Amino acid sequence: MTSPSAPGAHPRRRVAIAGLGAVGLKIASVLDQGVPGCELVAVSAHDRDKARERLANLFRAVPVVAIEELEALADIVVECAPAALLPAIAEPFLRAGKTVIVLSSGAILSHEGLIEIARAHGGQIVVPTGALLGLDAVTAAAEGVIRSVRMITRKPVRGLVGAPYLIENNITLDDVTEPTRVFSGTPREAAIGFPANLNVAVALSLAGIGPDRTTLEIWADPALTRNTHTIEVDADSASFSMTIENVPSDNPKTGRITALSVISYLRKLDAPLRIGS
Ligand SMILES: NC(=O)C1=CN([C@@H]2O[C@H](COP(=O)(O)OP(=O)(O)OC[C@H]3O[C@@H](n4cnc5c(N)ncnc54)[C@H](OP(=O)(O)O)[C@@H]3O)[C@@H](O)[C@H]2O)C=CC1
Ligand SMILES: O=C([O-])CC(=O)C(=O)O
Repeated sequence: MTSPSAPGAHPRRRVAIAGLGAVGLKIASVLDQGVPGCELVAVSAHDRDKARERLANLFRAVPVVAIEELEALADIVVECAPAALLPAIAEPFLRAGKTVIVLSSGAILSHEGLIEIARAHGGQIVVPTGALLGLDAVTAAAEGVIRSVRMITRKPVRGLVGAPYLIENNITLDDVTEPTRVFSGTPREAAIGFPANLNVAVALSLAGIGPDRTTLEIWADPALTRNTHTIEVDADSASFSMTIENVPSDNPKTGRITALSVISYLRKLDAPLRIGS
């Protein structure tokens, strides 16, 4: 069910946000200001009182509810919560044939059954470009033959602290004074070792040649203030390399552009002129 709309217009999509941190709060604020065709209807957060305070300045009051209450209220959910919550957030929407926009894209690899649920029930998992760039070019190249995809991520030390891979391998970054490679492997391995830091690598791998053939390096660079991702693609249609330097949001692990990527996706849903695939 969607809300009524003007004659000739698309039905309004009821949007829920699961997780009200750096990404969720920005999306809530922009939806509240108005995105044509979309209506913010519910939000979920760990600390609901804190969430109500954070939403106090919205023009339209929005209920703060438990994750399991979201599906009954919305047509689309934006998952922007800790990765472990992905199945609890996504599954009810997918079983109802609805859309889930996934920011914790690394968690898809350990919950691939969600794709089957989406297929069986007519739902859709959307992985936005998020903090990366160029996924339109990578998916286009994947229609032909991609020979290789390589990603090099450089992060300020504070963008990496707490990653399980660093803890398990006793890698301390406190004394790092020059760029240091801390990981070389695949997005599948990084999704486990860096669950809050490398969603972009998994998104890239899903767009291109998969989480086992894509290669990834992670560098800690004490001189950097921005999370910086470079992708290099060699395909039979084109070769390209691109770099993005992300201005951090309130969460130093998360670039500001992440939330904007979701907003641009929502804006495109009903746009009479749609740019980019
Ligand atoms: N795909 C991409 O390009 C990118 C993906 N990400 C990923 O997006 C996700 C969100 O990032 P970000 O906004 O920076 O994260 P934050 O840590 O800033 O926010 C996470 C939010 O999830 C909430 N949360 C925690 N537990 C629950 C629960 N049980 N029910 C409902 N909400 C809960 C927290 O609530 P509370 O505030 O009450 O504790 C918090 O508001 C992360 O997984 C991150 O790794 C980030 C950047 C780029
Ligand atoms: O990949 C992520 O999850 C976050 C990230 O690197 C960024 O915001 O630049």
